[in-house]
Amino acid sequence: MEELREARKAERRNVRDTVEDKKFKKTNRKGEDRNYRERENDRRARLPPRPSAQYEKYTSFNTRKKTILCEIYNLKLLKYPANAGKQKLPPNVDMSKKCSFHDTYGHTSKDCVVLGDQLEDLSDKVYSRKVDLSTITSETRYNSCYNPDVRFRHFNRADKCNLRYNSTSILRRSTLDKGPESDPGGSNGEPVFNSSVLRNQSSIPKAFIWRPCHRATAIQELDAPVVDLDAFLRGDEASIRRTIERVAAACSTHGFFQVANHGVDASLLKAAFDCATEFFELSLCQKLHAQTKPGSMWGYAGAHTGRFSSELPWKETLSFSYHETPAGGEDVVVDYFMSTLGNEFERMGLVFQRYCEAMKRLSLVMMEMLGMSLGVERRYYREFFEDSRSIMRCNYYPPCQEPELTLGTGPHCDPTSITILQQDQVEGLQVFDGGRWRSVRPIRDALVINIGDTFMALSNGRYKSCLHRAVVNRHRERRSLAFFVCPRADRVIRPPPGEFGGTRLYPDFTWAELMEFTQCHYRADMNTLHSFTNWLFSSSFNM
Ligand SMILES: C=C1C[C@]23C[C@@]1(O)CC[C@H]2[C@]1(C)CCC[C@@](C)(C(=O)O)[C@H]1[C@@H]3C(=O)O
Ligand SMILES: O=C(O)CCC(=O)C(=O)O
Ligand SMILES: [Fe+2]
Repeated sequence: MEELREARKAERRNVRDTVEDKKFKKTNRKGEDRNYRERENDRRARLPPRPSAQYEKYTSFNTRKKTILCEIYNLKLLKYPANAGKQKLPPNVDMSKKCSFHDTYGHTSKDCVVLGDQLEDLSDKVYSRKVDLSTITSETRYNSCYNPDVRFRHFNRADKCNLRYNSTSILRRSTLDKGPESDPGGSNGEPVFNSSVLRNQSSIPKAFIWRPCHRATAIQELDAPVVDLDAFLRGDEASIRRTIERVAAACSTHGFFQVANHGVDASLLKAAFDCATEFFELSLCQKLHAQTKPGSMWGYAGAHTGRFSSELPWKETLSFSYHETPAGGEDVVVDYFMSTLGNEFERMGLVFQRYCEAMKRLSLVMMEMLGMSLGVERRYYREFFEDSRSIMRCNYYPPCQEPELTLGTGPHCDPTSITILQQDQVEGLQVFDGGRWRSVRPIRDALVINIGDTFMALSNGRYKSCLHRAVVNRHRERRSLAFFVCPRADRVIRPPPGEFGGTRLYPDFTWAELMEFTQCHYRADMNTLHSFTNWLFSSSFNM
């Protein structure tokens, strides 16, 4: 027993010594640390003040800054420091860190704040085409799942496109193959869609001819519900349920229905159509003032000649963004028209501003209806889209001398959430249902509602993104106004919580990512969401 007591005492002594020892080391190390910190602060104080970064968020290029520097060195696009390579190195500078921009040691090119700011500025200038880079010859072939038609090049932004490029190149707006047939009514080399020239030619340019598989004719009308919204909103329980069931059946099959008595003022609908007509009747030169810039989707486009080189759509479009601003804030649509086209377009801007506000209100009612039909809280989708930022697009389809060879808008599913479409009384919209194309007979003052890819993902595939297209005709022009409802760009697209439609069909994504995909990498068609999902997975593997 005595030995046991002694052994325990010795053990307690050991533990105490160890603790004392640790305490001593700590105090001492603290002292050492204090000296080190003082020495380090002195060293830093002697260094020149670090420049402060200009931006909160920086584009993360998927190529090293040092590589970009080499690529653009002789283009005089950056303002190099006058004393590059001549600075006197401070004592004990970290020679393992080399900056190619300052040609000095102590920090890396990657960490260089001055270089980072200049590349950020340059990247924005290239995107907004303020910097013409036609001198750049270096070729880039995207090695991603690119749609062969999309061959435009731009400053690669990993966080934007997250693509694996085989080289860095600052590139400029795509150009169509310069063949005569791909210069549809063009002028000074920049191909433009000059329909007043084109439609007087005996045949349409090859670039507008679509593959025969896309040109099938529609022989029957689509059978889709027309919901009397006023009755729905005032209806009794039974009639509401009947309407909900009709909407659910339509959205679960072809993703398309129409609404009548929707509450949008008929005079506003007409005013918007008249403004669209007024815009498209402007001279080509005036319309080109609003021409869509590379990397943007806002503005005027003729047959998308700046984006695609084959199967061009026989249409002109005007697209702009709409979102609410706080009371008393700017009217974004009015601002867009006045800044893009001039003060004399203020009235046109006001009409479209009011139109978009009305469409926004209607879209939220639609979201309530869709929520109810899917068996979720009436406000669930409404709240998701309360702060939506939507896309307004005016479509103008000129008459065409060979309408059976081309399309006004090719077969596609809208990548957006839902679309509220106002069409005129000229037939052209067709929906793919039951294995064939079916025409949609226009209903005066009714509005088309179709499900888009984003809402299909939000419903985990229970509601189908509507596959549709627009055909043209020989004699009559056709117009449509499409209001594409999009969630706030950074909201995560995923189905409601819980077992919603079984196993997940699509990964989480944001509208910003899908929109970037349709504007940077892929021509939206009937497989956009599937291709986007593959792209997301392949990009994550490449990270
Ligand atoms: C996100 C979008 C891309 C398109 C406009 C839209 O807002 C929704 C529909 C898309 C589109 C109409 C589908 C067919 C091909 C397309 C290129 C077109 O013909 O305009 C698509 C639009 C686009 O500008 O990419
Ligand atoms: O013009 C139409 O009827 C359809 C247009 C369309 O589908 C679109 O712009 O996405
Ligand atoms: Fe569409």
